[in-house]
Amino acid sequence: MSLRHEKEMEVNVQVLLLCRPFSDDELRSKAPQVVTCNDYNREVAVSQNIAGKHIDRVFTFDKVFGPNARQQDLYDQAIIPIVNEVLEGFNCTIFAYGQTGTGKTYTMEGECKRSKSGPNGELPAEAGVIPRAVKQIFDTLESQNAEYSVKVTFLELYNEEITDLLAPEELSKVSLEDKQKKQLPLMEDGKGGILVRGLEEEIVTSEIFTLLERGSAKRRTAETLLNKQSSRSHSLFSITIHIKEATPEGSCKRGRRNKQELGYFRAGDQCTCGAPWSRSLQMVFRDSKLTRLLRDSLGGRTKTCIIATVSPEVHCLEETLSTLDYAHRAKHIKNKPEVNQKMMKSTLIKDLYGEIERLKAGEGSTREKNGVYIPKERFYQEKSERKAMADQIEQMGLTIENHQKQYDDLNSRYIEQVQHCSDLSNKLDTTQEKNKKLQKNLNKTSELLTNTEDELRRSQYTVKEKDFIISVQRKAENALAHQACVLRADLEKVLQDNASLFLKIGREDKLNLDNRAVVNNFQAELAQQVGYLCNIVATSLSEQSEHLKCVEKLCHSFLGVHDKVVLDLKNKVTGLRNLYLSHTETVQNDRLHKASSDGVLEELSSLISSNGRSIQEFLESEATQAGEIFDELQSSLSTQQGELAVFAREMRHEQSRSDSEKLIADMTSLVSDHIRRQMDLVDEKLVDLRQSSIKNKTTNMCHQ
Ligand SMILES: Nc1ncnc2c1ncn2[C@@H]1O[C@H](COP(=O)(O)OP(=O)(O)OP(=O)(O)O)[C@@H](O)[C@H]1O
Repeated sequence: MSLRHEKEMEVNVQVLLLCRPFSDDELRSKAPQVVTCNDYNREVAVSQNIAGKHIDRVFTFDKVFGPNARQQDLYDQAIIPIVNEVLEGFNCTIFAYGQTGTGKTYTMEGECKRSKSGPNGELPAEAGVIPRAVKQIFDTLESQNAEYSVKVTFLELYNEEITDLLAPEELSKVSLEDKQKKQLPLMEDGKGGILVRGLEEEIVTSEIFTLLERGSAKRRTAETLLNKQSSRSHSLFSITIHIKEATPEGSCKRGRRNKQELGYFRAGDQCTCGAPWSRSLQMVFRDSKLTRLLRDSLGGRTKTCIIATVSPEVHCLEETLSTLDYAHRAKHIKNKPEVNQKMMKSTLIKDLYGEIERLKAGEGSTREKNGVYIPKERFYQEKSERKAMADQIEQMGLTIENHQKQYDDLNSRYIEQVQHCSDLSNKLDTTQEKNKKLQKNLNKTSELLTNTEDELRRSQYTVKEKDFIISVQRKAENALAHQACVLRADLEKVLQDNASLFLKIGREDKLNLDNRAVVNNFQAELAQQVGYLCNIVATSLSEQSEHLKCVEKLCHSFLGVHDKVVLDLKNKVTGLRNLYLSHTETVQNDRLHKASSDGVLEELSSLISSNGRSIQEFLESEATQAGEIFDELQSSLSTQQGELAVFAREMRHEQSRSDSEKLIADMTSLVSDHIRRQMDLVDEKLVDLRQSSIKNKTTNMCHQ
């Protein structure tokens, strides 16, 4: 964009002057009036008495409203066009500025009780700028049949702390400590603007007065609770309007409804002690939050109107002059208002998603308390801003160096001129001295001539002598005349010299004065620039140190977290290592065990099978043996039976029957005992074998 075009877009901040009427108390005390307003000429005159002299200081503003002006007059003449501009898509800010008790709140809010309004919703005569603007906005939007939404915020800035005046909780129930915790921080919105984080945004319909009342009441309660001096408290009311407008899109006949942010209308009151602009019309950093809040309004993209309020009475003279001075300077602040871009639905959704992500990240970092979340773009923006600032500082350093050089140059030239001047003065003195001497000589010669003439007249000489005397006299006269001529010429020359010297001295004096003025101006400018630079450097340093602190804190917390994580990890790794080792050992043991148990199993199974076999063999052999023994016994028994029978038959005769039967019984029990013992032995062997087989099986299963 060309410089000319840029210049064309610049508009000055509009400054209105409002002088309130005398209050009843002031009227009773008959306080003299020192402020006179000429609404027509847009002038305000302040009468002062300095050293017995009556002096009027006159200031001109964009509009002047005297004590007789009504709220309606101010609104109709100055505010309606501004609200219209909001409805055209510009961001507009109106704020009142003035000493305490001069009518800032009255002008901005007025008496806006709903009960006082007329039957058809007209506002009361005392309603201030805000309710009137709200009414105008709603009336216009309604008349346009537009689909719109209006959001309102209302905040208070006191002692560098921001309080939400629309937050729902009852201030009276909140302790001071809790209240302080509720302070809201300022943040960059990522689009070059400033937003107050956590500020309640109320979507309103036309009924806004209850809201206003609520905010104002909360402010008043806080003032009483916290014993605030109202002059240090600033409030900022903001209305943001969105409309949906139908726009045809290509060949599609249906059109699309785009959401457009029309603009915001902000109205605030703030006091004399915190004027956020300096003499040099730069934003100052004295009241940083107020300055940041109004950054876009003073030197930014907003259309701004300042209403300077003063009291007419003499006791406020000093503050009135200071307000007028500041307000007059503010007239020179230039803004570059821009119409808000229409926002496509998709862009809006994208923006909102971005915002949600940003908030989530912010919330995440807050929850984890592991530092501050700064969006990437903001980080880079701040980085580039810091770089630009550093460049600016460097540039200014160079400029200062150049100025210092110029100053040294001028100073040496000034010293030269002073030297030259004193040389000329010396010359003049010498010439004047010479003049005096010549004058003396001339006087002497004239005296001599007169004496000679007298002598001539007195003495009687011969003609010859007379002629001689006359010729001598003539010669003397000629010589004298010649000398007189020479002297006159000398004198005239000296006079000319003197005149030119005086002229020169005059010129020199003027030059010296000019030089002095230039040097003084330069010194003042330099001091101002240096001051400004110091301010910038100080702010930049404090910002950078704050940033560095933040980064340091972040690093510390990160290191803390990192150390903890490393320790945790180490512990985990050690644990895992131990676990791994024990696992490996177990696995090896398992493997060994498995191998050994496999062997044992094999061994066992072979043992079992061999045992089985041997048992079978043993049983078979035992059975055979038992059979054999049995057979043997049987045969021996039968033999013995036979023998016994033979013997019995033989003895039947010889021995008694009882003896032979006893012998037979003894023999039978002997054989039965032997057989039972053999059977028990076999049973025992079988039980042992079974038990050892079960034991082997269990061990094998355990190993598996
Ligand atoms: N134009 C006016 N017409 C009638 N009364 C006015 C006008 N301006 C101010 N007043 C009255 O003057 C008094 C002080 O006004 P106000 O409270 O608005 O001052 P202020 O500048 O907001 O003060 P502070 O900075 O202390 O909040 C109020 O009683 C108000 O009604």
